Formats: sequence, C-alpha cells, structure tokens
Amino acid sequence: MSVANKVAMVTGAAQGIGRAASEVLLKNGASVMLADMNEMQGASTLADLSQQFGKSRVAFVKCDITKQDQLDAAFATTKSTLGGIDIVFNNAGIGDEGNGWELTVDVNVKGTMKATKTALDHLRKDKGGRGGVIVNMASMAGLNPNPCGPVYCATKAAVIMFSRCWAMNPDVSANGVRINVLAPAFVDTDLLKGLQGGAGINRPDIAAKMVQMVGVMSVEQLAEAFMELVTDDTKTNAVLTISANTGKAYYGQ
Ligand SMILES: NC(=O)C1=CN([C@@H]2O[C@H](COP(=O)(O)OP(=O)(O)OC[C@H]3O[C@@H](n4cnc5c(N)ncnc54)[C@H](O)[C@@H]3O)[C@@H](O)[C@H]2O)C=CC1
Ligand SMILES: CC/C=C\C[C@H](O)[C@H](O)/C=C/C=C/C=C\C=C\C(=O)C/C=C\CCC(=O)O
Repeated sequence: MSVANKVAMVTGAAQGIGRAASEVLLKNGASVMLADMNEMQGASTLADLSQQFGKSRVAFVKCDITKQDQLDAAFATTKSTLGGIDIVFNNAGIGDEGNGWELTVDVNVKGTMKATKTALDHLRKDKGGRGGVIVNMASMAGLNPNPCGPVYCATKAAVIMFSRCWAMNPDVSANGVRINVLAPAFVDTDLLKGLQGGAGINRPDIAAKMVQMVGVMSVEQLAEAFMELVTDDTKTNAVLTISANTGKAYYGQ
C-alpha cells in the first residue's frame, strides 16, 4: 500500500523514533497527526515539520495514551483535521525500571492496549472505518530475556502477544485491518539513556556490554523498518526484529 494521500496518527511523535517515522510518512505523501503527552516538544516538532512539509498535512494533538478520553479525542481530531485515518503507529513507551515501574506497565501495556482497541474502532470497515494498518512498538527485549530490565522486557512481551492475538482475529482481517509489531534492539534516543542507570535499571554494566555487542541504530533506520510493515500488504501478524549488528529479520519465519 502506498502511503501517499493516506492519514496516519503516531503516538510518542514529539521526538525519537516517533518523530522519525512521522517524517518519513510525510516525505512519502501522507498526512500525519503527531500525538504526544509532551506539549512543548510536540509544538517544536510540529513547527519543524510544518516548515518542511507544509501546514496542511501535519498537526499535533496532546495525548497521554494511558487516558482513554485523550485517545478518543486524538482519533476524533485526526479524522476531523486530516480527513480520516488509515495508519496508526502505537509507538509511545517508557522504560522506568525503578520507583516508576508501575507507570512503565501503565504506558507500555495498558496504554498500548487502549490505543490499539481504539484504533480498531476507527479503522474497521464494519465500524465505519476504511481499513488500514496498525503497527505496535515492542522491542527485542520482549523476545529475549536479559537481567537488566525485567519490567520493560515483560511489558514488551505483552505488546507482542496482545498484537499478534488481535492480528489473528478473523473479524480484524475481514474488515481490512492489518496489525504488525516492530521489535528493535538499541536505538539512539533519549530512552536509551535509561540504560546508563538513571531510570533504576538493574545491572547497567551488563546493559552497557549488551549495547557494545549489539550496536546502536539511528532513528532513520527504524523509520525505514516501520515503513516496510506499513507498505507491504502481505504483512500482518508480523514481528519485525532489527538490530545494528544483525539487521532485519521476521520473528518466527
Ligand atoms: N530507544 C531504544 O533503544 C528502543 C526503543 N523502543 C521503543 O520505541 C518507542 C519510542 O521510544 P524512543 O523514541 O526511543 O523514546 P523517546 O523517549 O525518545 O520518545 C518517547 C516519546 O513518547 C512520549 N510518551 C511517553 N509516554 C507517553 C504517554 N503516556 N502518552 C503519549 N506519549 C508518551 C514521550 O513524550 C516521547 O516524546 C518506545 O515504545 C520504546 O520502548 C524499543 C526498542 C529499543
Ligand atoms: C532499549 C532499552 C531502553 C530503555 C531502558 C529503560 O530505561 C529500562 O529501564 C530498561 C530496559 C532494559 C532493557 C534491557 C535490554 C534491552 C534489550 C534490547 O532492547 C535488545 C537488545 C539486544 C537484543 C539482542 C539479543 O538479545 O539477541
């Protein structure tokens, strides 16, 4: 599927991977709603992207994905401002392993689940949508256990299983919706800084060795992998892993 003239909503779009994915969607002719809880960073990203791609194809909505009312409003605003919705990238996520660990579960698991269910209500043809694709952000940390971030790893494993179960539901495919998962190793963003110990990670020394061993990708590499999951119509229930040293591979295939 070409993304030209399609409408996308990206959560966690104010910076990092979400911003890079939004940029590549815009470059390829889509309209994009940047959804993020960080209004200040969101406004700055909106200003940059509007300058590059024009004001009519990009907008920002404040949205905390743990809040159902804000998700409902974000989807409604996307449709009214940009003329519908075809692509949803549930990318927002955090990695606090310390005192804030419950928020990590709330955002990564419950937030992603709420956003996926809301996306299905807006995309499914039997619910008045026009079909489309949902990409949920997991991590290779959700596939391979390690001692550094048990909470983070468990949340990402939950995202993978939740997404795959929905993708297999015949009511979803029959109504024109594909669901895929992106599972990267380390990417050069603010989140990765948590591995240096600030977010209460267990054994930052082991994490540092893992980073050294696996390597670190650019956000642009992630945006390209995201686009593969969006544009390849044969991909549904696909989990695309990607790391700097080993490249891309579909899990289980
Ligand atoms: N950076 C890495 O090495 C990896 C990142 N990931 C995943 O990629 C996703 C994006 O992370 P990065 O770009 O690296 O991080 P980042 O910290 O640079 O960006 C995350 C964005 O999400 C937003 N956000 C956080 N909580 C939110 C909420 N409740 N509602 C709405 N927006 C919220 C933040 O304001 C921020 O703009 C996350 O789900 C992360 O777990 C997965 C594997 C590796
Ligand atoms: C990507 C981690 C981002 C943020 C760190 C958080 O702050 C959190 O507190 C801790 C998370 C701990 C994560 C530990 C490991 C993460 C591993 C990967 O993302 C993938 C790395 C390697 C995959 C190669 C392999 O295992 O085969």
